[in-house]
Formats: sequence, structure tokens, C-alpha cells
Amino acid sequence: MTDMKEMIRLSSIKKNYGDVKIIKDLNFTVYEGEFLTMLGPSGCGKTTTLRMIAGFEEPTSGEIMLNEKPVSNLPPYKRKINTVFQNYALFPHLTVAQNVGFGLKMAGVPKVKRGPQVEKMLKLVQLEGYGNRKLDQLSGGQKQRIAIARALINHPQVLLLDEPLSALDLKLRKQMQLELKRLQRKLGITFVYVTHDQEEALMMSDRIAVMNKGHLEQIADPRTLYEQPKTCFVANFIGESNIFYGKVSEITKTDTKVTIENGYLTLQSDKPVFEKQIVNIVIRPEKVKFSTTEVPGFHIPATVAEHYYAGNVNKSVLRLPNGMALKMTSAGDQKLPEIGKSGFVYWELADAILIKTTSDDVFKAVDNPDFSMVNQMGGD
Ligand SMILES: Nc1ncnc2c1ncn2[C@@H]1O[C@H](COP(=O)(O)OP(=O)(O)OP(=O)(O)O)[C@@H](O)[C@H]1O
Repeated sequence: MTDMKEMIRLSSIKKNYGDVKIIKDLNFTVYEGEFLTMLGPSGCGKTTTLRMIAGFEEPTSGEIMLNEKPVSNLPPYKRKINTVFQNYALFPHLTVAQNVGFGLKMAGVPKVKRGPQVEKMLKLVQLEGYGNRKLDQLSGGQKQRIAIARALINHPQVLLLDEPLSALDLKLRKQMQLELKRLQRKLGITFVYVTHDQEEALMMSDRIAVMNKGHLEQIADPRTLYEQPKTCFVANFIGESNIFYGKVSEITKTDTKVTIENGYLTLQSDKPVFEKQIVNIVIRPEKVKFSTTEVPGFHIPATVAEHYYAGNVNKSVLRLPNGMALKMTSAGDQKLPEIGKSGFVYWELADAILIKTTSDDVFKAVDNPDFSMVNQMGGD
């Protein structure tokens, strides 16, 4: 991305509401034509960040640059930025065409010129011929398309989208995800998208900024976030993961051994660790293997606790002696070990992700109430 033109830059952004620090030193850049998603749990400050970019909120300190120029003194309407909200924010008393053409009207474009542009926009969002309809004659998905057409008509440089699909049902949401992505590619407009839905973020984004409690955990393309999460939070938030907490107990020329509760595992020898270092090891469920006999390099006893059939895959829970539920995913047609069977878990050395634990990011799986396979599987 470094050869791309910078569109938005957040430098040392902080935002307090009273004494509460909502955003704590946020730094990232969005490039021209990029689809960047801010992803994070409810309350982590995504909307606040978006509102600062739009100009509806002022940072407590720090600087936002648009096109490499500071925007602190620019009111929202002078930034070439439009926003699409979750609740559409359309004008109920206006027709579809009047809603879509609103921005042009405000900019003083005469009616005769507005008509063709409105039609063009309606065509773009696949609602050609809907201009004379009233809003109450539209479905949720159609209303959101109108909101998008309205936001695009005056050719913003950046479109901010705050959970635009969360009011839609699952099927429509999936369809609109594809449509939005197609639209963004076609127009080449920079999109800054907010969601708390990791699957949506993975599907649509060029890069994802994972936020947690007002700070940036990691910003990277979806594959990197999944394969090389830098923190336990990211590993846990993006996709499913098993996280072990352990101590580097022995480093030899060929092996790096990590002692975990009730066992040990081996790391690839090139991992940059030192003896006695506390680490977290992340292993994705699809990489976990189960064997009735012990596999060299690993000693992690486990008992098969449950299987869930999920169509193309089987999801299994393996119970470790310390009570930790380990998630294992296998191909739907694969023969599964019987419930109650005892054995050992292991994986290919290259599949383990090492996270060097800092004091803020210690993840003790057994202590973490969220870390129950059954709870996680019951989700959406
Ligand atoms: N005007 C305000 N005054 C005081 N606190 C606020 C204000 N706006 C937001 N907050 C607080 O700031 C925090 C971050 O809110 P924000 O809406 O940015 O989170 P979010 O990540 O977008 O969450 P969600 O996904 O639930 O919308 C929340 O704790 C919220 O209560």
C-alpha cells in the first residue's frame, strides 16, 4: 500500500468525554481507493473515530489529515466526505429521487441537471425507475441503497459507512455486502467502514483496523490478521482460536519447548524467544489434530467431549485436564473419534502462532470465562 496516495491520516488522536478516555492515541492511514474497515466490540470507539473523520466531533488532541492537509478547521460540509448510517437517515416526506438528489439541490444544481444524475445513481444501486416512490414503499435493503446513492451523488472522496447493513436480515446483509464491495471497486472511492461483525470485515475489506478499548490492536489485510495476529485479542476476535498460556522451558538447537499447564508443546526452532519467557500460543481449530497415541514434541492429553455437525465441517470440543475446552474443526466427511475417547492433541509445528505476552495482553485461557467452546459455538 505504500506506493498508494494517502487519503486520510490519523495522528496521535485522543478523545475524551469528560474524564473518560474514549480514544487513546490512535494512529493510522487510509489510502486512496482503499476499503478500510474499523472492527471491534461494541463501545471500543469506532463510531467516535468515524465522527471525528467526518467532522461531527473534534479530537481532544491530535490531527486528522485529509489529502495530506489538516482538517481541524474544516466543518463537515467542507470535507469531501459523506456518511451512510445504520438507520438510513433518509427524509421520510421526500420521494426516492428527492432524497437521492438532495445533496445536489443543496449545492445549487438546477433541477434539469439533477434528474439525469439521480437516474444514474439509482441505476448504480440497481433501483432504476424507483424515483417516484415514497420511502414507505421500500424494503430495508432498498432504503439502504437509496442512502448510499444519496451519499455518492456529489462524488465524495471518502465514504464513511457506520454499520450500514446491521439493520438488515442475514440473507439481505450478505447480498448487500457483495453489492457494496462491487460498488466500491467500480467507483474507486475510499471507503471507511465500521462493523463489529468480523466475517463482514474479512469479506469486504482491503485492510482491517482492529480496535479494542479505544486503541488500535493491529491493522493489516484480512489474511495477515488471521494468520499472524499480533495480540491475543486479535487472535480471539478474528476467527476462532485456541490460546495456550505457557513458559519457554527449554531451547536446544532443534527444539523450543513450552511448558503449559498439564503438558508441553514444541515451537518451530526459529521462533525468537528466550528461556523462561511467558508466551501465548495460538492454534486455529482447523489445525488441531487428535491422536490416541502421543506424537513426538507434544504432550497435551485430551478427551473428546462433544461433536457438532455444521454441514461442510465438524466442530469438536476436546477437554484438557485443566478444564480448558479446545476447539477442533475437521472436514464434514471425516470420521470422528468417539465421545469420551482419551488421547492427545498436536499440530504441525508451522501452524502454531506465537504471541509474546506483554503485561497488558496476558491471556490465560482457563481464567477467561469467554473461552468456552460451547458458548462460542452458540453464537451467530
Ligand atoms: N457524546 C458522548 N458523550 C459521552 N460518551 C460518549 C459519547 N459518545 C460516545 N460515548 C462513549 O464512548 C464510547 C465509544 O462509543 P462509540 O459509539 O464510538 O463505540 P463503538 O465502537 O462505535 O460501539 P458500537 O459498536 O456499540 O456503536 C462508549 O463507551 C460510549 O458510551
